[in-house]
Amino acid sequence: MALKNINPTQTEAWKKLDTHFQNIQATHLRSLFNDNPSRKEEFTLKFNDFSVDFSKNRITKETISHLISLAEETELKDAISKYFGGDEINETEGRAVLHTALRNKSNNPVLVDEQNVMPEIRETLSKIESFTNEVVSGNWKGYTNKSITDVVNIGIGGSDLGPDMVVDALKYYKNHLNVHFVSNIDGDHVQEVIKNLNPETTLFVIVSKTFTTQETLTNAQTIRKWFLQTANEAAIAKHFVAVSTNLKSVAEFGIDNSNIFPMWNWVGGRFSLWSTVGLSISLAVGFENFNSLLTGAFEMDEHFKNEAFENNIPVQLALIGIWYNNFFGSETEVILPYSQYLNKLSAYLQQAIMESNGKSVDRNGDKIDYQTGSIVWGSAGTNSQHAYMQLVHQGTKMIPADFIGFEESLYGNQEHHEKLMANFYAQSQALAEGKTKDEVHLDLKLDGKFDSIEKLMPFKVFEGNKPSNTILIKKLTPSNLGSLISMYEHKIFVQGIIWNIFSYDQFGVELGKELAHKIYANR
Ligand SMILES: O=P(O)(O)OC[C@H]1O[C@H](O)[C@H](O)[C@@H](O)[C@@H]1O
Repeated sequence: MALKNINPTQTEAWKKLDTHFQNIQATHLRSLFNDNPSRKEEFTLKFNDFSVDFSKNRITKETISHLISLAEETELKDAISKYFGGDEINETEGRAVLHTALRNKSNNPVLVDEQNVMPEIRETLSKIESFTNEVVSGNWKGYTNKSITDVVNIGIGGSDLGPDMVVDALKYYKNHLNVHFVSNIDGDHVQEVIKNLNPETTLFVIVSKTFTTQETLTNAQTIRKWFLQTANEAAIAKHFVAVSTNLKSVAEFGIDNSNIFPMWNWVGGRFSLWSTVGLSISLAVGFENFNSLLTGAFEMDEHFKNEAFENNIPVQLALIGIWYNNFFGSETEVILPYSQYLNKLSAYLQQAIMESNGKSVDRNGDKIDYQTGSIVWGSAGTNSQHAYMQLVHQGTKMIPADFIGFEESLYGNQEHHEKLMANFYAQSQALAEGKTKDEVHLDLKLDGKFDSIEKLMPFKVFEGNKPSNTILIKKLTPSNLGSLISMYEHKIFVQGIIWNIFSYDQFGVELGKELAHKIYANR
């Protein structure tokens, strides 16, 4: 069944939100906190190791209630059941959207065209498991009978960003294999990666859902030629594996049939790290950790599917995002993980969010006259504080922020961790509270700068009232990382439903590709 076509701006809830916005926009977060000492507790949601604090947002209980009505009027509940149920919600491509099936740890079947896809998924998972075990244990031998030391993932977009981000995020859990990523068609990228590699001990994983992507095929061919400078054709079977839905083209490339890891059309590239696209993750951290990543995602799926909207973390994140995007006019969102391991998270989320919700036509094919997907950016704190946070604190734009932090560090260096977390809390507090004239006055007086108080005052005042979510997680484990990624995936889904757009196609990237082919052919 198709998704409903409902213009969100024509709902009763939207009108109420408009009026409510007029009433609340001047209210300062300081006064919301002063008026309600238990605001933090009242606006915090818990899930497993997660505690998500929404209190530093420009919202009241009334805001949430109107936003939930918006979700109800746009029939979010019905859309969620279509999403998990395998309906063709990617209507423009005639496909289901079932990355959730890839991590389904329940015994429930998942039907695509009336066929249960779970047996196929489980079979593929065991193929990933046995291949991983062979390579990690050293049983898998290269053409000169040596074990594998290095793995190169050749892919781009969804076939690169997810695995690259997760391998980096789970570095602490890594085994001895060195995992590298080649994505850019820039020949210097591939050269830099292969220059120190030994073909005898390197495994190449070519990842392309379509197996038509120019960058990936060009890089794969270049690497194949480099490999064949020292090895013969028969050696390819020991060093090249492929992940794709396009089995014919993979075979034409010369990949051994048993080295093909299938994927499915109902998995979008930007949501595919849970599939065979995650093979390099499994190789890097072992299958058990890869499986925990899936389990964590599944647990968040269950939370999202079953919790009432008021207690539902992805739903709340999505609704609050809409509040800023469509009522406050925010253009961007910043993602700030206070963990060096998550430095690539925002690059990954940029694709997931911007490729999904960067649309300007509604589900009826009509031009939209309201805002849709926002611009996503960010990098690891505290580095961000010494770079761009000035603009978030005192610039003219309102930029809602997601602070992501962990209660425990992995190596247990307490002094560092306490300093890191002090910064984590300080940033969101500074954004929310700002610094008043009186406080600046007092500071300058204490510094003995009596003469320059008047002159410096306007520059030192922080307006504050800048919103943020605080996502506090016990520890960076594979399972918690799975939940975190899944949380954002569902936020994307909810926003797409409410904005009445199709989130799972990406025709916008095609024109540039076509032109590049033409320009190259006519050079
Ligand atoms: O996995 P592939 O078929 O090679 O696609 C790689 C990437 O290419 C495209 O440009 C799409 O916009 C991305 O969504 C996709 O992830």
